[in-house]
Amino acid sequence: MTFPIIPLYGSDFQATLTAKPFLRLVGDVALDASAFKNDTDVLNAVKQLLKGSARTVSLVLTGDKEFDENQLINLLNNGVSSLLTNTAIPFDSIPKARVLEIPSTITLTNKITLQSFTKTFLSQVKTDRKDGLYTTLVVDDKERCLGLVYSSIGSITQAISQQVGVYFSRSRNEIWVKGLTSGNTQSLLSIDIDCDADALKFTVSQVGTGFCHNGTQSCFGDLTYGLTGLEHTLNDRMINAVDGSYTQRLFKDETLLNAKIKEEAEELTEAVTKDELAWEAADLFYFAMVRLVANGVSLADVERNLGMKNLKITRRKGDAKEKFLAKDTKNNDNTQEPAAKKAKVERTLGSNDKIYLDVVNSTDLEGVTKAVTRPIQKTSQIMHLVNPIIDNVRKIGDKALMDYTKKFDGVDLKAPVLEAPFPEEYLEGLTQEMKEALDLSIENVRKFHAAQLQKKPLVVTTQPGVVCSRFPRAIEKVGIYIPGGTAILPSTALMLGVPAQVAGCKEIVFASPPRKSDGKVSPEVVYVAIKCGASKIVLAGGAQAVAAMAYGTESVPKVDKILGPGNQFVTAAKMYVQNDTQALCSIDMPAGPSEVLVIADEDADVDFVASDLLSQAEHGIDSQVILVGVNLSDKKVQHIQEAVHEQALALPRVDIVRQCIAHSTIILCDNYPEAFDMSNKYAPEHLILQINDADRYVSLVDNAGSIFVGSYTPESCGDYSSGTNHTLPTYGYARQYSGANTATFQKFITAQQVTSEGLENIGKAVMCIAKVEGLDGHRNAIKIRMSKLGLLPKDFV
Ligand SMILES: NC(=O)c1ccc[n+]([C@@H]2O[C@H](COP(=O)([O-])OP(=O)(O)OC[C@H]3O[C@@H](n4cnc5c(N)ncnc54)[C@H](O)[C@@H]3O)[C@@H](O)[C@H]2O)c1
Ligand SMILES: N[C@H](CO)Cc1c[nH]c[nH+]1
Ligand SMILES: [Zn+2]
Repeated sequence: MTFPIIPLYGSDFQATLTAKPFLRLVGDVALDASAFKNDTDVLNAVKQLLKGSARTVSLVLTGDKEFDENQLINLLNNGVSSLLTNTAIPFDSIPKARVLEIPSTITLTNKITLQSFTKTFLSQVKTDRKDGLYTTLVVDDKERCLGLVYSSIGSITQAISQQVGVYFSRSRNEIWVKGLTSGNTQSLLSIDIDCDADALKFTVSQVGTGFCHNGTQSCFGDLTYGLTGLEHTLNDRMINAVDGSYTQRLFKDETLLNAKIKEEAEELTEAVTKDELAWEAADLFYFAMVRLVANGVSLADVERNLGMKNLKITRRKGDAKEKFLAKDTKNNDNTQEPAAKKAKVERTLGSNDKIYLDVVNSTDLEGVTKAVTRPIQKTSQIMHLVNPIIDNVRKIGDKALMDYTKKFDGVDLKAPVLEAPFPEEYLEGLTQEMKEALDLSIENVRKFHAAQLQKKPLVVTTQPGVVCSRFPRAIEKVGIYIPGGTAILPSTALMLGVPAQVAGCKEIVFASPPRKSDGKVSPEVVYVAIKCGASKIVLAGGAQAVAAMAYGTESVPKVDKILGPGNQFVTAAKMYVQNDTQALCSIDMPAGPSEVLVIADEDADVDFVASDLLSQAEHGIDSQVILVGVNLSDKKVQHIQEAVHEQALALPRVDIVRQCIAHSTIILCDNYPEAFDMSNKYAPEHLILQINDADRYVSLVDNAGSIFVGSYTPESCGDYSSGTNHTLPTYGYARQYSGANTATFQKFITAQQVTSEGLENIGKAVMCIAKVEGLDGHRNAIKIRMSKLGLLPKDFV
């Protein structure tokens, strides 16, 4: 309920408040317009009062001071909540709701003593409690509940007079000045009375550890964090920043901070699902809060501003500035994620900003956690885009496949599948040099994967007369997805096609998006298809290609397993079909953006290190590269950063690199075991060792997709030609998955043969366990045989 006295101030309001500080406890205040020279002075007073404890400021227009229409609108737009007057205001532009008559029940005054103020306050409250106390809710300045207490007339009187938290302790039966013994005192900011005047609300600023006698911030435990908590942490970091921490870097580097705000704002505009929106908004709030805290602006200042804007009468039209509109119209179809990526790329193109990695110390746990957090994967969140694609391909088959190819790849196909033998014209443009390069790579991959073939069945006699064996069989039909969106990757075709052939798969189907220019797939992919004995090339990409291979269409055979990396649409579709029992189709692994972790020491060649980081950074904006340095000097780190910058600028995909490096880090460790520990926790797709005696350290690796040992083993070798496979677990899945290998294209069948001797050896054990499981049929299958063989006593039951 409204307090019956509203303090009325003139231009000397500061002096009044100094003389009568208890007036601050009333949230609603009024300004006497006639006591001000002009509207500017009124506005200044409004601003100061709102910055203090006032929640609303009204302007009293009963005197002779007159303002014109524009001045009044300006005042109402900038903090004046209402005009109090007993005569009509002759301007239609001013909403009636903002012009109020002064109610007869309210006294507007500052000529009031502490005693009469307290008396008036107490005359408003009542209690139905037998002990005559008033239930009192205590909240902090963010309106968060600290606890429930009781007030007496005496405690209220003392609280008003001293503007501190004073209550009545029922256990001690005395007035209780909060914090007198604990030091956790409170300044009282305002007092409110509830709607039926039998409960109070004390809004306080809590000093010390908190309100509760148990040491928590509130009597309901510690307060949950959110923006307020973030503000608190950042304020603390401002004073006690951990050296080398990311937040400290942001405080110091305004250019970086501003760039991050813009980047996060753009990502928020690109977010689609609820989870994405929440994620991106949180990032934006974080960087915005750092900027606020760095400039001494509080959340309360922002909220006040929001309140003021909420009261605006005239508003800006709300149009966006031209420069932002231009980018948005390019990307007005929310299914066109690549367009959004393109917009980002355009933004950074030609930028001269230094390309450098964050540097954190291994002891900075917060910094390390941030460094090893992979960019968020949106796979599960784009199911709502992928589901209809899968449904349509299942229902309509080839026609849907061709429609989507037209829509997403801009190619109008006559037929969606190219059948072997593939026409010569499809090899047009393939150079001899390229053929030889592919041949060499194919042969090395073939050698390494053929060596993995289990030639003879595994046979083990577990008991006399009990022989167990295991042997592989190729998965009959496999579908291999070869990405073709931002880059065409014939190397992926050979990394999967060759082991499929080695394993003996009967049908190998390739799928890859056709080129916009001529509707064909690249001659290199066709060449690999021929070398691997692929029967078909599906001219489609994305979720539609995966669906076609999983369920089959008129011209695409249904396969048993789908393999190969791809973008989020491909990955989401693969995850979907592997969970659909009607598809009866497995997948290799959830492949994500490429990543590398390089461990380097002081003797490492800075150019080699930089080149290895960049070779993965150029894969995609969500790729991640990490350098773990062992005892690196500052100078070395600086040289590596310089090499990264220089080499990156010379790369055609520098714009992608720039964005990848923005979430990539150098982690500084003191010794090798610590570096390997860090790497095992990250479980990188690729691990490069540029350290002395690198091969001695391989035994320390527990989790990694593939290891590149020594300074002359760049990851590119494994990507193309050494013989190992480049389809590897990303995103930390190296903890439980292996990279693609020959066994990926096989399943293993076990067999056993038991003789009468064998039955004698294991039969009783089988019967015993079957009995405890209550499965008498199982038991019987043994009993019948053993009885016929005379291996059981006649009375055996
Ligand atoms: N981990 C590995 O081993 C490895 C290896 C190579 C590549 N990759 C990754 O594979 C990915 C390749 O992605 P890419 O985009 O270049 O090629 P891609 O072939 O995976 O995807 C292109 C297809 O996506 C579909 N698509 C595009 N926009 C769409 C939309 N808005 N809605 C529905 N479908 C849409 C289209 O059908 C298009 O044909 C990259 O992320 C790369 O890092 C990983
Ligand atoms: N490094 C990628 C896997 O993360 C594979 C690749 C293909 N072409 C070049 N590299
Ligand atoms: Zn690569």
